[in-house]
Amino acid sequence: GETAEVTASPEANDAEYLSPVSIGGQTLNLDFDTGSADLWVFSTELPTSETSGHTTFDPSKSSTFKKYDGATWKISYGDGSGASGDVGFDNVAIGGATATSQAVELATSVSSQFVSDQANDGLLGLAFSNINTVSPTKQKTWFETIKSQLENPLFTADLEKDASGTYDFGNIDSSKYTGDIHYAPVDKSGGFWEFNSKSYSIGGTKSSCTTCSPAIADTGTSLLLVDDDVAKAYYAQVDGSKNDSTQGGYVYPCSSNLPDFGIAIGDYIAVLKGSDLTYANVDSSTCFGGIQSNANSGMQIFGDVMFKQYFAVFDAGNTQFGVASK
Ligand SMILES: N[C@H]1[C@H](O)[C@@H](Sc2ccccc2)[C@@H]2OC[C@H]1O2
Repeated sequence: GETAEVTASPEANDAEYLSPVSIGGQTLNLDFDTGSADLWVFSTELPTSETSGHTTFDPSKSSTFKKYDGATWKISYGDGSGASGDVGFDNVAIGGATATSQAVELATSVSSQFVSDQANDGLLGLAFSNINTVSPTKQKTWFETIKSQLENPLFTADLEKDASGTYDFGNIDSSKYTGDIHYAPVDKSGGFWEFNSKSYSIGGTKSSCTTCSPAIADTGTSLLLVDDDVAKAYYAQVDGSKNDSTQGGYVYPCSSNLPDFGIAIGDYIAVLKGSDLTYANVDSSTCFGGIQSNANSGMQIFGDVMFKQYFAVFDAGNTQFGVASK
């Protein structure tokens, strides 16, 4: 069975991580997203006014590309961005592992967030294919296409703060973590790597919250979006903090001390160090928190703020998600 490893490089503020992917011999930098299941790329079918700074996939230059006549796709993301287009098949290689005849979704339209994010040439979904948006027939993710060729049906994420990390497919590299991997069972019926998260801790004080929303592991989300009452309880412990709608969330004086925050991954509490819970500066003295409210959307979203502190295992063979210290 095969294994593959690819670099995950951060953009400014660790807002997203990009990895090189070869499609029909053309290399694009894609945002690996465990929160969605479409592999879509900037393409030569987009208006050139929208592709400045991006690498575009040109199907006419790939000898292995096959059009999927009549198929279309259209996706909307949690942050209000979106994209749409048509579909083909091509050979898609990541870290030396090639999925042949992989569905590749070509963008003919993208929202402004993508146009301006010039480092991002598209997304590679790693959630479950039941939420793929291709119509009339849903298509498999790259991982699901190649899974049977892998040594083990799993992949791992090791994202780093302001530094390159890695995604591994098919194996768990024991040099990338310490101690045990703590697993939670995953409910994949909604298409996400979703697990229960019914407690938390703030500054070492544990609280159970039987009514807390389930959580998803989402490498495509920068922050940690928790239920509104949990976010409120956290920032009640941060001097000078306030929920500032003009900034889009909780801000505080950068000099304030942030308590540690423990998140439940099933029955395991993963403690995130307070010193790593500031996301960015708003100005020279005001900071924007890595923990923000999910506005009671009914789902908690554990994004890169968690992945930077914990090694993560996405185990499709056992339908479980695990974290380990690193
Ligand atoms: N799963 C995530 C996805 O990867 C991104 S899509 C994206 C949008 C603009 C710029 C870069 C990526 C979006 O934010 C949260 C959720 O939706």
